[in-house]
Parts: sequence; structure tokens; C-alpha cells
Amino acid sequence: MVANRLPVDRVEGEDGELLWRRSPGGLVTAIAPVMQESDGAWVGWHGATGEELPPFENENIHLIPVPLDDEDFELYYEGFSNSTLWPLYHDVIVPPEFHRTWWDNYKKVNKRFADATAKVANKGATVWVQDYQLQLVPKLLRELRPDLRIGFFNHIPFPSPEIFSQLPWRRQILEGLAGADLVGFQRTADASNFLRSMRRYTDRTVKGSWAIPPAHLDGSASTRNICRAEAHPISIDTAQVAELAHDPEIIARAKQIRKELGNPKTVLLGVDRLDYTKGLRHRLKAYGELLADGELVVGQTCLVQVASPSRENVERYAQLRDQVELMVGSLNGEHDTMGHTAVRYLHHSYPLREMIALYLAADIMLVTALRDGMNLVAKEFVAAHTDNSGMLVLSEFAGAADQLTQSVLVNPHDIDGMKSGILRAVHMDPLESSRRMRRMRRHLKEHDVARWSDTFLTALSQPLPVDTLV
Ligand SMILES: O=P(O)(O)OC[C@H]1O[C@H](O[C@H]2O[C@H](CO)[C@@H](O)[C@H](O)[C@H]2O)[C@H](O)[C@@H](O)[C@@H]1O
Ligand SMILES: O=c1ccn([C@@H]2O[C@H](COP(=O)(O)OP(=O)(O)O)[C@@H](O)[C@H]2O)c(=O)[nH]1
Repeated sequence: MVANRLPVDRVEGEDGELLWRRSPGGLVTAIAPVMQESDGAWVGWHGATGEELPPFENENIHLIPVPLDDEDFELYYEGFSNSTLWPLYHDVIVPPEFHRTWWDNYKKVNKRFADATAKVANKGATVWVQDYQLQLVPKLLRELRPDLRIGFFNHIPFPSPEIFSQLPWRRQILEGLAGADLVGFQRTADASNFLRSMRRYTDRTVKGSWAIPPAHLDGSASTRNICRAEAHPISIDTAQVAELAHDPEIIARAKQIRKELGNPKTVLLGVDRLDYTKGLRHRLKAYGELLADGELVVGQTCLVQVASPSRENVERYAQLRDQVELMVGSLNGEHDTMGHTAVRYLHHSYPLREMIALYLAADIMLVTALRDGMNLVAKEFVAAHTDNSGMLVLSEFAGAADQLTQSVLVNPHDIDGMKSGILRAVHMDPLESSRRMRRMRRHLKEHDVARWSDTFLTALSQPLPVDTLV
């Protein structure tokens, strides 16, 4: 497994001691259980800059750290990955920036990951590269180690060719990905966007889900390096979430959370990295209008919004924090009473057990992303409600909308539509909500993260249908 992040981050404790903390985000949530069951190694960055660490074990996973220095952090991680690719791939919600120095460093760091992987992979091994930070690794790795079988999974959306074409290095990125035998995406639309760009910007021929390099000069067909693109929607460890949801301590904690909120009739919940893709401002606007209209009343309703810190030095993230905190302050100023609050805003990151307690404490989960690869929070909320209580309000622009079709689907750009969606969820007949939650939970039981990785790895191991392709 090769990913920008290892499952743990190196952080400093209060007394300056060095500690390991679980890394943020859904990629780690999904990959960690898969790797705990495997005897492979995980190559990735350990979250701190300027130190080289030897390989080590953590929670039964063999970890191989790849170092990043301050310059890599600024140019490769905050720059090209999170200020060029991230906004470009998420519908240009904010304008992507294109800087040649960032691109140069992205190439350099991708090479470092490819070298580290080439060094540790056994002969003929399967290597699975994760996400947009490492799109050049498949090709670099194939050049170094033609014996490997290489898969790639893109956790975020892949944009339409019209948007992707803005990228000055679009051809190099596509060729980098095409080094993989199989490129997986969250949604069918992402896979077809990728194949359309392959057709438009490389010399490959696209046949169905295959991107085939040109024939050799002697006219013989080129069977090496044929790449296939498919949708493989990621999921969660459904059984683990359900098990934690039955843990008496966690159930007690959920009750305590509701009590501390003043036992309102309806608890709404949002849990997001503080990211402009998550639609936090749109959500707060809709909620604020429902309070102003008198459709929801403080004391009877409370919104708990967890906004976990993310990419804090990137300007757009710092701006978003200011905007969200201004909105929360103003909402609370206007609608709070002495005893009750409109929004309980928490700029923190919580461990899994507390996350499950929060899901259990909530009646309605609000996932209103403007664009999101999958959104595992939506799936975790449904899986945690093993009694089929509660309801999920879900943006149609999150990958999870393809699977959680029994949720209340909303377009977060349509504030009136979102307000009606929230009210529909709040007032839904319990028989109907319970039927919908049951169907979604059944889906998640069958389609968990183990099935995701099995299906992907099985597809990756299949031989090429050479006769039909060349
Ligand atoms: O590593 P960070 O920069 O701190 O960001 C955290 C992760 O965010 C993104 O998560 C995505 O993967 C999830 C699982 O597939 C998916 O549900 C979500 O929609 C995506 O946004 C990012 O893709 C990861 O690489 C980051 O580690
Ligand atoms: O305080 C927090 C906030 C989030 N998460 C986890 O982080 C993941 C977020 O994944 P998602 O796909 O929803 O979004 P991403 O952050 O990857 O864009 C989920 O597993 C959450 O349970 C967590 O452990 N603590």
C-alpha cells in the first residue's frame, strides 16, 4: 500500500514528548482495517517534516515512512496537492493555482515514493497506490519494477475533461496514472471522465474501460501497460461500527451528550474536516433560515457541528474558518437563549469511539458537500444506527449518494430545497425513516470496506483479455 499519509501522525504532546495520533480523513479510516488483515507494508508520510524514521510497526501494520521536508510540505502537499489538484478535481469551488515550482516538487516527491516502494516490494508483488497526491507513482514504479502488478485508487472525484484541461501538466498526470494496470474511482462518472481525458490528451485508444497504448513500430500490438478504469466505491468497516454502537460505555456517552445539550427533541449533526468542499456555509445558511422562519426552535433543536482542523496553513482553509466562525457566532448571537444554543460548534478532531457516540446522540445527520469523493461520515452514521432510528440528509454531489439512495437527497446550492429536505427528515414518519435506514444499513453490511478491497484486488489480478483488445 502506498499513500501520502501513514495511518498515524507524529505529534508533540503537552510536555514536548513525541506521540503517535491517528491521521485525519477517510482514506486512513478505510485503508487501516484492510491493512490490519494483510501482511503487506504501508509506504507513506508520517505527518511531521524534516525527520527520517526507520520502518516500524503500529497496530499490527508494518509502516515504511517517506520523509517530507518543509519545502516539500509547502510545495507538494499544501501547494500542488491541495491548492492545485484538490480544487481542480472538486469542481473548481475555489480557483486552482498553477505554479511550476509546485509541479517540480510534486514530481520530485512522487519519485521519492516510487523509489521507496520499488526498494521494498517483493518480486511480482501487488502494489496499490492511493490518491491524487501520488498520480505519477504508477508510471515511475512500472519503469523501475516492470515485474509488479500496480493498482491505483483515486479517493476524490475526477473532473470532466473541460475542467481537467486547465491543468498545464494534464498529459503527464494521465500518463502517470496509465502506468497502473487498474485505476479505480469512486463513481462511474469519475471513471468515464478519466477515460474521456485519456482519449483527448494522450495517444492511447480507449475501448470500453480500457486505455490501450499505440501499437509498436513494427505493427505488433502493445500488450504491456494497458490500463483499465473502473468504479469501485469505497466503504467502511460496517461490523466494527455496529459493534461499537452496542458498547454500553458509548451508549451512555451518547445519552450524556444529549443531556449536556439540554435534551432537545431533535439533535442535528454535521461532522466534517473544515474544508470548502463540505458545504458548511450552505448548511449553516439553511439552518439559520429555518430558525429565523420559526420552522425550527432553539431548545427543541440543536445543531452539533464538528469541524475538524485541516490544512490550516492553506489560505482558503484559513479564510473558510473565519467565515464559518463568523456565521456560527452570528447565528448563536441571534437565536441562543440563556439555557440553550443554536449551534454547538467544535473545532476539534475526535477518536472513533467519540464519533460513534456523536452519531448515536444525533437524530439527523447533515452531509451537504458541494463535491465529495465518497463521504464516509454518511456511511458511518447509517451503520451506527442499528435500531434504524434517525435519518440522513445527503448531498447528491457526494459519492455516497450513489449507494445511500434512501437518504433525503439534496442539492446544497438550492438553499430552499435543502431547508425542505431538512424539515422532511425532521418530521419523517418513524415507520418510513426506519424502513429507509434499514435498507441503507443492509447495503452497508453487504458492501463494506473488506468487500471494496477484495473486489478491487480481484479485478487487478485478472489477466488481460488481450485478444479482444489489440
Ligand atoms: O491527508 P489530509 O490532507 O489531511 O486530508 C484527509 C484526507 O482527505 C481526503 O479524503 C477522501 O477520501 C475518503 C475515503 O475514500 C472519501 O470518503 C472522501 O470523500 C475524500 O475526500 C483525501 O482524498 C485523502 O487523501 C486525505 O488523506
Ligand atoms: O473528529 C473527527 C472527524 C472525522 N473523523 C473520521 O474521519 C473520516 C472522514 O472521512 P470522510 O470520507 O467523511 O471525509 P474526508 O475527511 O476523508 O474528506 C471518517 O471516518 C470520520 O469518522 C474522525 O475520526 N474524527
